[in-house]
Amino acid sequence: MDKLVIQGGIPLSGEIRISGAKNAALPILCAALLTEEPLHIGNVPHLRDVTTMLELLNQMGAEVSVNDRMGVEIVARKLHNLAAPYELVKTMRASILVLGPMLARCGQARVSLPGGCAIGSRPVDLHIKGLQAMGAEIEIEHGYILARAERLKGARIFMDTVTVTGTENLMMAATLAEGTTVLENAAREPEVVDLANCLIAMGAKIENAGSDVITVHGVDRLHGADYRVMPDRIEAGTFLVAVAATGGKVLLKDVRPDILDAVLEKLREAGARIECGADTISLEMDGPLKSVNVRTAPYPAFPTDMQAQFMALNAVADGAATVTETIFENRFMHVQELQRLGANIETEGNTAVVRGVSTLSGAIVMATDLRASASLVVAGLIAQGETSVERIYHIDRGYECIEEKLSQLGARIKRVH
Ligand SMILES: CC(=O)N[C@H]1[C@@H](OP(=O)(O)OP(=O)(O)OC[C@H]2O[C@@H](n3ccc(=O)[nH]c3=O)[C@H](O)[C@@H]2O)O[C@H](CO)[C@@H](O)[C@@H]1O
Ligand SMILES: C=C(OP(=O)(O)O)C(=O)O
Repeated sequence: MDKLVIQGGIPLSGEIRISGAKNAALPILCAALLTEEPLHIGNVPHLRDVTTMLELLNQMGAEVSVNDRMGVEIVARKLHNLAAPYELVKTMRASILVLGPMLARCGQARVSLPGGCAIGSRPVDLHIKGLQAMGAEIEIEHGYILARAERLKGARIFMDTVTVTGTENLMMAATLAEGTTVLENAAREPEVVDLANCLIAMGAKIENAGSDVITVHGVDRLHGADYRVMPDRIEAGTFLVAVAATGGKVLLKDVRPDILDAVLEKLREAGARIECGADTISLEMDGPLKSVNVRTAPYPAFPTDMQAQFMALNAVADGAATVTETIFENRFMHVQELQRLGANIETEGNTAVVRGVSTLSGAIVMATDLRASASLVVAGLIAQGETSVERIYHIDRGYECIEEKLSQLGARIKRVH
């Protein structure tokens, strides 16, 4: 099993390009199921989750081709297998995003329930209730969601929790429904907006994506389109944290500063000097690293997908800080591993108190989920001596060429097979 071996304690410095966003690319790939015409998607990141999604779409009957610059063409002319099996869904929860499009276009779908995962129980009840409100008949049988609807009907749907993939699934389903759908308490994440823009390019009629009330006027058919995936704000945030925590300097290119406000604000509070261009962010550490309190919440507040990385930063910052996780009930698995590197962290319920120490010391640690792995890599870059991050298949789900990009910034990091 691959691991990353890091010789830490070196300030990172240089320039890197940010990849396309995993969490925008995955729903956009599923949008291809809504039309029989080709969907061309650019800036698709080279990630394990993307490969898994392409495999799933291919199994369903879509023709998939990838060019050498990670442009993807999907033609879902005819779908012969309207099912997403457990074997694929268990490795990637975002597979649930085939449910809405398949049901809307083909009138039926069979998708494995994702089940719990390392960060929490992550139910999909709001996806199911929303589709039922649109007239779908849904049964759960042998761990699978069986959904049927001759044609979905527009409905007013209130989601009592803000759900990103739930909003995306229902928005995709509503594009081909009869009549108008209103999604209330919708997720405002930029990835929802990116998906909406792709759907609009395919002929969908969607209003106010990016607000908490999205209106979708159903159309009879969608057509093909050419669409470029937005930059990954979590990848960008992770590199910025790594550079700040090691006391370095970086220029990020192909990035969207306008959607990173909450993260940039916390980095400034931590002592970083940050300047933003139209598609660049530069960061330089200006004096000592200060600890920052963090509380996760839906966009535009501080993202849960950046919580673990800030925990690593706080581990070596001046002072004490609290990190509160309000989205997932079990997203502190990195704490124990950070403690192995010498971090002083106490948890109570959904809050961790991190007291900064002068330095961390390298050790063998184990990645338990995607962003926990990222926080261990950040901690390894800070720590004196050698850190070995094991089980990095988690990190390959969401970070394109992480060791190459970090090496470009002067990190001493290598993948060991
Ligand atoms: C592929 C993708 O885009 N993944 C992101 C997406 O995950 P994902 O879309 O799975 O996360 P949700 O936004 O759905 O989850 C938010 C909260 O709602 C709850 N919930 C969700 C659905 C539902 O039917 N019922 C329910 O109770 C969840 O348990 C969680 O407590 O948003 C998360 C929150 O920003 C991010 O951490 C993930 O990186
Ligand atoms: C939790 C994440 O992804 P997923 O929803 O695909 O598990 C993430 O990107 O941090």
